[in-house]
Amino acid sequence: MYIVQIASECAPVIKAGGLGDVVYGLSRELEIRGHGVELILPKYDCMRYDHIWGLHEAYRDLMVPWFDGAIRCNVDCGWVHGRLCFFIEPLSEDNFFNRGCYYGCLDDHLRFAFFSKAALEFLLVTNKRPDVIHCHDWQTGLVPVMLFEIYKYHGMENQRVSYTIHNFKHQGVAGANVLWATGLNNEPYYFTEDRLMDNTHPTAINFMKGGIVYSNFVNTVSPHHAWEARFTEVGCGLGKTLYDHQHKFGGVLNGIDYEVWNPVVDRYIPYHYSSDDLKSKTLNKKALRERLWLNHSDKPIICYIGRLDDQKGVHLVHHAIYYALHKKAQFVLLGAATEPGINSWFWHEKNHLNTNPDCHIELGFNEELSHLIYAGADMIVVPSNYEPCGLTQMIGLKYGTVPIVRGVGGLVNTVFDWDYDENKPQEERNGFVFYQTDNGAIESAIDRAIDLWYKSPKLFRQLMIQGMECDYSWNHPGAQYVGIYDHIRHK
Ligand SMILES: Nc1ncnc2c1ncn2[C@@H]1O[C@H](COP(=O)(O)OP(=O)(O)O[C@H]2O[C@H](CO)[C@@H](O)[C@H](O)[C@H]2O)[C@@H](O)[C@H]1O
Repeated sequence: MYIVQIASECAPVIKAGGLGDVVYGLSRELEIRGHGVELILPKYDCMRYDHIWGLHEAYRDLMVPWFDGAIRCNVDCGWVHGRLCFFIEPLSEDNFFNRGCYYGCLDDHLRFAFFSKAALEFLLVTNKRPDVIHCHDWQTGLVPVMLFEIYKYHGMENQRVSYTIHNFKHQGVAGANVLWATGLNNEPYYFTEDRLMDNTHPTAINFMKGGIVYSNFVNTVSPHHAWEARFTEVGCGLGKTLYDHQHKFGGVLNGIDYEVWNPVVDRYIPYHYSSDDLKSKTLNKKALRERLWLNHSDKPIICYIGRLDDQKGVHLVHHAIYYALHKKAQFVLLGAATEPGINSWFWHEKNHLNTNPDCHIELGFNEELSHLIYAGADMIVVPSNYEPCGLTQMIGLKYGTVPIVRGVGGLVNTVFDWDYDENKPQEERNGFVFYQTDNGAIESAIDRAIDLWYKSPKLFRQLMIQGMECDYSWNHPGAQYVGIYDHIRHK
């Protein structure tokens, strides 16, 4: 099959979070399975150009219709760790992708509506006719809308779209001007409940809803979150739309790329190790302490790696820091906040704890450091309010870093409580799970983890090894996506 992924991120060249990992890892897995894969991405000024090999001009003067005129674009092409990527560069005063950031601009809806339109225009004029176009999240929700309302009539009638939702919180809710910009000019036609009209704000359109309504198949990134999205408030107003389209909606658990996230081959950690040889994990722990100026002691290290926002349960992350220190553990946090209030809160904590030899708070995005933390820590906390899949607990497992998680979304499908899981035998359990959102809940899970670490090191080691032996590679999800592509192609 010939598959084109259209996305706003692809790790490691463009990565704000888990979306980037998934776009890269899935593409690689599809290629291993013998399929042809190409990616279309925005050409951001701030992306990691050092991860692109052979960047060159692929197409000049792509004229992309936009409002009453057109925006001229160049398309560059290069390989990101073996994946063939096309980067769209609009040449207009809007400066859509020269903002020094990936997201967070007031006109994000226009930036990504334009990108979606440009990606389709590029496929059209270059005569690329993929069997399946795979889009991700709200940024590319308009791709299937434009494909089936416009491009289908220009020679793209055989393309099918698979749409993956990584986060229901951000849906791309915008005004009617986006319709005029993208050539979807018929306002009354699109402003209906069964098309693009936002379920909560009837005067706005919703990109993600468009993705759900128009795609041939829609999924979120774990089976449990697929259920939550339909039946609880985490669907953020799209539950009804998902219900109406339930025949083409499901959950596919993400994988992680074991070429990138694997202590046996990881190129960012000083000492490689596997479940047969955990001694070198201790050397990484030492290296982590040296790097972050932490005390060398016999304490366990608990870490948190991830975006600092409401989704991730920042109050519990914050509480976990102080509770861990109180329980004779060390704590390492690596995270970035986009919300100013959360950002200044954690800067305050960083300053406050700056001289504490058992704690390090690193605020910012640092891919290389994240690898060393996964390898050097003993436990990782993931106390999310909601979590569509969650990659950090799966990476933690692979590195023998025992996850302590809240039982929501994909965390339910991947972490099984050492003491209490009723559905898994002891030898298949791999972490600690709590359910409530109060401090007491995370405290009791941390207590159990730290107790096991101090009092029963052999059992803790067994728990680590059981986690390392879980298979959360792309192998299984890769097969599921190929099944989905096959299904929509032959419909
Ligand atoms: N400051 C930092 N420095 C370096 N690396 C950092 C970092 N902050 C985060 N990362 C890395 O970014 C990734 C985050 O993965 P998550 O599963 O937490 O994704 P996120 O919530 O962004 O995305 C959404 O999409 C993913 C993919 O589908 C879902 O798993 C998830 O539930 C959903 O919320 C990990 O690789 C992590 O190591």
